[in-house]
Amino acid sequence: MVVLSVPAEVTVILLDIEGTTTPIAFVKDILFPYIKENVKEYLQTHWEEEECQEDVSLLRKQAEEDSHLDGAVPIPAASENGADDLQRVIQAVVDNVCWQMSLDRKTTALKQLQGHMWRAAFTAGHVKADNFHRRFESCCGVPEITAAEGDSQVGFFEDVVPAVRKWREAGMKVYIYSSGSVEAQKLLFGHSTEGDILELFDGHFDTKIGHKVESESYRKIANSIGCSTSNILFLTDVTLEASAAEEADVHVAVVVRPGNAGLTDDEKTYYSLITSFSELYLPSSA
Ligand SMILES: CSCCC(=O)C(=O)COP(=O)(O)O
Ligand SMILES: [Mg+2]
Repeated sequence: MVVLSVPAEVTVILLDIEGTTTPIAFVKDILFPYIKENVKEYLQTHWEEEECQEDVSLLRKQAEEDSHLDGAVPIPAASENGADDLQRVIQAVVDNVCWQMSLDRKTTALKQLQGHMWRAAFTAGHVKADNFHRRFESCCGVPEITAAEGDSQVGFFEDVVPAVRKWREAGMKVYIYSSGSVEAQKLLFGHSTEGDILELFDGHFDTKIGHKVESESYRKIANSIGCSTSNILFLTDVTLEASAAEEADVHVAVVVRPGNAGLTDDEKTYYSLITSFSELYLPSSA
Protein backbone atom coordinates (compact mmCIF):
# COMPACT_ATOMS: atom_id res chain seq x y z
CA MET A 1 0.00 0.00 0.00
CA VAL A 2 1.18 3.52 -0.82
CA VAL A 3 1.67 5.63 2.28
CA LEU A 4 1.64 9.41 2.39
CA SER A 5 3.24 10.86 5.47
CA VAL A 6 1.35 13.82 6.90
CA PRO A 7 3.73 16.70 7.75
CA ALA A 8 4.26 17.11 11.49
CA GLU A 9 2.94 20.69 11.46
CA VAL A 10 -0.51 19.51 10.27
CA THR A 11 -3.17 19.62 13.00
CA VAL A 12 -6.27 20.04 10.82
CA ILE A 13 -7.59 17.85 8.02
CA LEU A 14 -9.96 19.64 5.65
CA LEU A 15 -12.12 17.41 3.46
CA ASP A 16 -13.92 17.98 0.19
CA ILE A 17 -17.09 15.89 -0.28
CA GLU A 18 -17.88 15.03 -3.92
CA GLY A 19 -15.12 12.81 -5.33
CA THR A 20 -13.32 12.70 -1.95
CA THR A 21 -15.55 11.38 0.85
CA THR A 22 -18.44 10.60 -1.49
CA PRO A 23 -18.68 9.08 -4.97
CA ILE A 24 -19.40 11.58 -7.74
CA ALA A 25 -22.12 9.12 -8.87
CA PHE A 26 -23.96 9.55 -5.58
CA VAL A 27 -24.15 13.31 -6.07
CA LYS A 28 -24.82 13.26 -9.83
CA ASP A 29 -27.16 10.25 -10.03
CA ILE A 30 -29.00 10.50 -6.73
CA LEU A 31 -28.85 13.95 -5.14
CA PHE A 32 -28.97 16.15 -8.26
CA PRO A 33 -31.80 14.36 -10.14
CA TYR A 34 -34.00 14.84 -7.08
CA ILE A 35 -33.56 18.61 -7.44
CA LYS A 36 -34.25 18.71 -11.17
CA GLU A 37 -37.34 16.54 -10.86
CA ASN A 38 -38.84 18.34 -7.86
CA VAL A 39 -37.81 21.98 -8.16
CA LYS A 40 -41.05 23.15 -9.82
CA GLU A 41 -43.29 21.51 -7.27
CA TYR A 42 -41.05 22.73 -4.43
CA LEU A 43 -41.31 26.34 -5.62
CA GLN A 44 -45.08 26.08 -6.07
CA THR A 45 -45.52 24.67 -2.56
CA HIS A 46 -43.10 26.96 -0.71
CA TRP A 47 -43.35 30.14 -2.80
CA GLU A 48 -45.03 32.27 -0.10
CA GLU A 49 -42.44 31.35 2.54
CA GLU A 50 -39.79 33.90 3.45
CA GLU A 51 -36.95 31.41 3.03
CA CYS A 52 -38.12 30.49 -0.48
CA GLN A 53 -38.40 34.16 -1.43
CA GLU A 54 -34.84 34.74 -0.14
CA ASP A 55 -33.64 31.79 -2.25
CA VAL A 56 -35.37 33.21 -5.34
CA SER A 57 -33.91 36.70 -4.70
CA LEU A 58 -30.42 35.22 -4.47
CA LEU A 59 -30.99 33.25 -7.70
CA ARG A 60 -32.29 36.40 -9.42
CA LYS A 61 -29.20 38.35 -8.31
CA GLN A 62 -26.98 35.54 -9.59
CA ALA A 63 -28.92 35.52 -12.90
CA GLU A 64 -28.18 39.24 -13.29
CA GLU A 65 -24.46 38.59 -12.74
CA ASP A 66 -24.64 35.71 -15.25
CA SER A 67 -26.47 37.72 -17.94
CA HIS A 68 -23.36 37.92 -20.13
CA LEU A 69 -22.99 34.12 -20.21
CA ASP A 70 -24.12 31.97 -23.13
CA GLY A 71 -27.54 30.42 -22.46
CA ALA A 72 -28.03 32.33 -19.18
CA VAL A 73 -31.66 32.32 -17.99
CA PRO A 74 -32.97 35.61 -16.53
CA ILE A 75 -35.48 35.58 -13.66
CA PRO A 76 -38.06 38.39 -13.94
CA ALA A 77 -39.43 40.05 -10.82
CA ALA A 78 -42.83 38.71 -9.76
CA SER A 79 -45.61 41.27 -10.26
CA GLU A 80 -49.17 41.32 -8.95
CA ASN A 81 -50.53 40.20 -12.33
CA GLY A 82 -52.14 36.96 -11.30
CA ALA A 83 -51.50 33.25 -11.48
CA ASP A 84 -50.21 33.18 -15.07
CA ASP A 85 -47.52 35.69 -14.25
CA LEU A 86 -46.52 33.75 -11.13
CA GLN A 87 -46.23 30.52 -13.14
CA ARG A 88 -44.06 32.37 -15.68
CA VAL A 89 -41.68 33.51 -12.91
CA ILE A 90 -41.59 30.03 -11.33
CA GLN A 91 -40.82 28.49 -14.73
CA ALA A 92 -37.96 30.99 -15.17
CA VAL A 93 -36.52 29.94 -11.78
CA VAL A 94 -36.85 26.25 -12.75
CA ASP A 95 -35.11 26.92 -16.10
CA ASN A 96 -32.38 28.91 -14.36
CA VAL A 97 -31.76 26.13 -11.81
CA CYS A 98 -31.65 23.49 -14.57
CA TRP A 99 -29.32 25.63 -16.66
CA GLN A 100 -26.94 26.16 -13.70
CA MET A 101 -27.05 22.45 -12.91
CA SER A 102 -26.32 21.51 -16.54
CA LEU A 103 -23.02 23.37 -16.09
CA ASP A 104 -22.48 22.03 -12.56
CA ARG A 105 -22.30 25.61 -11.30
CA LYS A 106 -21.28 25.95 -7.66
CA THR A 107 -22.97 29.28 -6.95
CA THR A 108 -24.09 29.97 -3.39
CA ALA A 109 -27.59 30.76 -4.74
CA LEU A 110 -27.99 27.33 -6.37
CA LYS A 111 -26.43 25.46 -3.44
CA GLN A 112 -28.65 27.23 -0.92
CA LEU A 113 -31.85 26.24 -2.74
CA GLN A 114 -30.61 22.65 -3.17
CA GLY A 115 -29.90 22.41 0.57
CA HIS A 116 -33.38 23.68 1.44
CA MET A 117 -34.98 21.22 -0.99
CA TRP A 118 -33.09 18.24 0.47
CA ARG A 119 -34.09 19.36 3.97
CA ALA A 120 -37.75 19.58 2.92
CA ALA A 121 -37.49 16.11 1.38
CA PHE A 122 -36.29 14.71 4.71
CA THR A 123 -38.90 16.57 6.72
CA ALA A 124 -41.72 15.40 4.48
CA GLY A 125 -40.49 11.82 4.68
CA HIS A 126 -39.72 11.74 0.95
CA VAL A 127 -36.25 10.65 1.90
CA LYS A 128 -35.72 7.63 4.08
CA ALA A 129 -33.07 8.74 6.53
CA ASP A 130 -32.02 5.25 7.53
CA ASN A 131 -31.02 4.30 4.01
CA PHE A 132 -30.16 7.70 2.60
CA HIS A 133 -26.78 6.32 1.65
CA ARG A 134 -28.24 4.23 -1.11
CA ARG A 135 -31.77 5.31 -1.69
CA PHE A 136 -33.18 8.74 -2.32
CA GLU A 137 -36.86 8.10 -2.57
CA SER A 138 -39.67 10.45 -3.45
CA CYS A 139 -43.36 9.91 -2.90
CA CYS A 140 -44.38 12.67 -5.26
CA GLY A 141 -44.31 10.92 -8.57
CA VAL A 142 -40.57 10.73 -9.07
CA PRO A 143 -39.37 7.19 -9.64
CA GLU A 144 -37.50 5.72 -6.74
CA ILE A 145 -33.76 5.89 -7.36
CA THR A 146 -32.02 2.97 -5.81
CA ALA A 147 -28.42 1.95 -6.10
CA ALA A 148 -27.54 -1.69 -5.80
CA GLU A 149 -25.50 -2.76 -2.82
CA GLY A 150 -21.77 -2.63 -3.45
CA ASP A 151 -21.95 -0.15 -6.30
CA SER A 152 -20.49 3.32 -6.24
CA GLN A 153 -23.69 5.14 -5.33
CA VAL A 154 -23.21 5.03 -1.61
CA GLY A 155 -22.96 8.15 0.53
CA PHE A 156 -19.36 7.58 1.66
CA PHE A 157 -16.39 5.52 0.53
CA GLU A 158 -15.84 2.78 3.09
CA ASP A 159 -12.43 4.05 4.26
CA VAL A 160 -13.82 7.48 5.23
CA VAL A 161 -15.46 6.94 8.62
CA PRO A 162 -12.75 4.64 10.09
CA ALA A 163 -10.01 7.04 8.97
CA VAL A 164 -11.74 10.12 10.38
CA ARG A 165 -12.19 8.31 13.72
CA LYS A 166 -8.49 7.41 13.71
CA TRP A 167 -7.37 10.95 12.90
CA ARG A 168 -9.47 12.30 15.74
CA GLU A 169 -8.03 9.76 18.15
CA ALA A 170 -4.61 11.02 17.06
CA GLY A 171 -5.67 14.55 18.04
CA MET A 172 -6.43 15.95 14.59
CA LYS A 173 -9.27 18.37 14.01
CA VAL A 174 -11.39 17.47 10.99
CA TYR A 175 -13.41 19.98 8.95
CA ILE A 176 -15.48 19.81 5.78
CA TYR A 177 -15.20 22.31 2.91
CA SER A 178 -17.65 21.66 0.10
CA SER A 179 -19.56 23.67 -2.48
CA GLY A 180 -22.67 21.95 -1.09
CA SER A 181 -24.27 24.24 1.51
CA VAL A 182 -23.43 23.61 5.18
CA GLU A 183 -27.06 22.62 5.64
CA ALA A 184 -26.78 19.99 2.87
CA GLN A 185 -23.46 18.75 4.29
CA LYS A 186 -25.09 18.21 7.68
CA LEU A 187 -27.94 16.22 6.11
CA LEU A 188 -25.42 13.96 4.40
CA PHE A 189 -23.23 13.35 7.46
CA GLY A 190 -26.26 13.16 9.70
CA HIS A 191 -27.57 10.16 7.75
CA SER A 192 -24.60 7.95 7.00
CA THR A 193 -24.56 4.15 6.98
CA GLU A 194 -23.27 4.46 10.54
CA GLY A 195 -26.01 6.86 11.56
CA ASP A 196 -25.34 10.44 12.57
CA ILE A 197 -21.60 11.03 12.30
CA LEU A 198 -21.72 14.81 12.55
CA GLU A 199 -19.90 14.64 15.88
CA LEU A 200 -16.80 13.46 13.98
CA PHE A 201 -16.40 16.91 12.47
CA ASP A 202 -15.21 20.07 14.16
CA GLY A 203 -16.96 22.30 11.65
CA HIS A 204 -18.18 22.92 8.11
CA PHE A 205 -17.43 25.49 5.42
CA ASP A 206 -19.19 26.21 2.14
CA THR A 207 -18.98 28.85 -0.60
CA LYS A 208 -20.16 31.52 1.81
CA ILE A 209 -16.52 31.73 2.94
CA GLY A 210 -15.42 31.91 -0.72
CA HIS A 211 -15.06 29.65 -3.73
CA LYS A 212 -12.88 26.57 -3.55
CA VAL A 213 -10.73 27.67 -6.48
CA GLU A 214 -9.75 30.92 -4.72
CA SER A 215 -6.73 30.99 -2.39
CA GLU A 216 -8.28 33.61 -0.15
CA SER A 217 -10.96 31.10 0.89
CA TYR A 218 -8.31 28.89 2.51
CA ARG A 219 -6.79 31.84 4.39
CA LYS A 220 -10.25 32.70 5.70
CA ILE A 221 -10.82 29.08 6.75
CA ALA A 222 -7.52 29.01 8.66
CA ASN A 223 -8.43 32.29 10.29
CA SER A 224 -11.85 30.97 11.27
CA ILE A 225 -10.37 27.77 12.73
CA GLY A 226 -7.67 29.79 14.50
CA CYS A 227 -4.65 28.10 12.93
CA SER A 228 -2.07 28.86 10.31
CA THR A 229 -2.74 27.70 6.71
CA SER A 230 0.34 25.47 6.96
CA ASN A 231 -1.35 23.56 9.81
CA ILE A 232 -4.02 22.36 7.34
CA LEU A 233 -3.98 19.36 5.01
CA PHE A 234 -6.70 19.66 2.33
CA LEU A 235 -7.91 16.52 0.56
CA THR A 236 -9.73 17.07 -2.74
CA ASP A 237 -10.28 15.44 -6.13
CA VAL A 238 -10.06 18.75 -8.04
CA THR A 239 -6.58 20.01 -8.92
CA LEU A 240 -7.80 23.61 -9.37
CA GLU A 241 -8.89 23.53 -5.72
CA ALA A 242 -5.61 21.87 -4.67
CA SER A 243 -3.67 24.55 -6.49
CA ALA A 244 -5.63 27.41 -4.86
CA ALA A 245 -5.11 25.85 -1.41
CA GLU A 246 -1.41 25.32 -2.06
CA GLU A 247 -1.01 28.95 -3.11
CA ALA A 248 -2.26 29.83 0.40
CA ASP A 249 0.41 27.57 1.92
CA VAL A 250 -2.04 24.75 2.74
CA HIS A 251 -0.73 21.17 2.37
CA VAL A 252 -2.71 19.23 -0.23
CA ALA A 253 -3.21 15.69 -1.45
CA VAL A 254 -5.32 14.82 -4.49
CA VAL A 255 -7.77 12.00 -3.93
CA VAL A 256 -8.16 9.51 -6.79
CA ARG A 257 -11.48 7.67 -6.54
CA PRO A 258 -13.47 5.49 -8.96
CA GLY A 259 -15.53 7.77 -11.20
CA ASN A 260 -13.40 10.89 -10.64
CA ALA A 261 -12.14 12.96 -13.58
CA GLY A 262 -8.76 11.78 -14.87
CA LEU A 263 -5.57 13.66 -14.06
CA THR A 264 -2.94 14.71 -16.59
CA ASP A 265 0.51 13.13 -16.38
CA ASP A 266 1.87 16.45 -15.09
CA GLU A 267 -0.77 16.54 -12.34
CA LYS A 268 -0.02 12.94 -11.39
CA THR A 269 3.65 13.80 -11.06
CA TYR A 270 3.19 17.09 -9.28
CA TYR A 271 0.60 16.25 -6.61
CA SER A 272 0.71 13.74 -3.78
CA LEU A 273 -2.01 11.24 -4.67
CA ILE A 274 -4.04 8.92 -2.45
CA THR A 275 -6.73 6.43 -3.43
CA SER A 276 -7.98 5.84 0.13
CA PHE A 277 -7.84 7.82 3.38
CA SER A 278 -6.12 4.79 4.90
CA GLU A 279 -3.02 5.71 2.90
CA LEU A 280 -2.39 8.75 5.08
CA TYR A 281 0.20 8.14 7.76
CA LEU A 282 0.08 10.38 10.81
CA PRO A 283 3.43 10.43 12.63
CA SER A 284 1.56 11.37 15.81
CA SER A 285 -0.46 8.10 15.68
CA ALA A 286 2.63 5.87 15.42
C1 LIG B 1 -24.55 17.16 0.41
S1 LIG B 1 -23.28 18.02 -0.30
C2 LIG B 1 -23.87 18.19 -1.92
C3 LIG B 1 -22.79 18.13 -2.88
C4 LIG B 1 -22.80 19.30 -3.80
O1 LIG B 1 -23.82 19.94 -3.99
C5 LIG B 1 -21.58 19.70 -4.47
O2 LIG B 1 -21.60 20.62 -5.27
C6 LIG B 1 -20.32 18.99 -4.13
O3 LIG B 1 -19.22 19.79 -4.34
P1 LIG B 1 -17.80 19.49 -3.66
O4 LIG B 1 -17.26 20.85 -3.39
O5 LIG B 1 -18.01 18.69 -2.41
O6 LIG B 1 -16.98 18.76 -4.66
MG1 LIG C 1 -14.87 17.41 -5.01
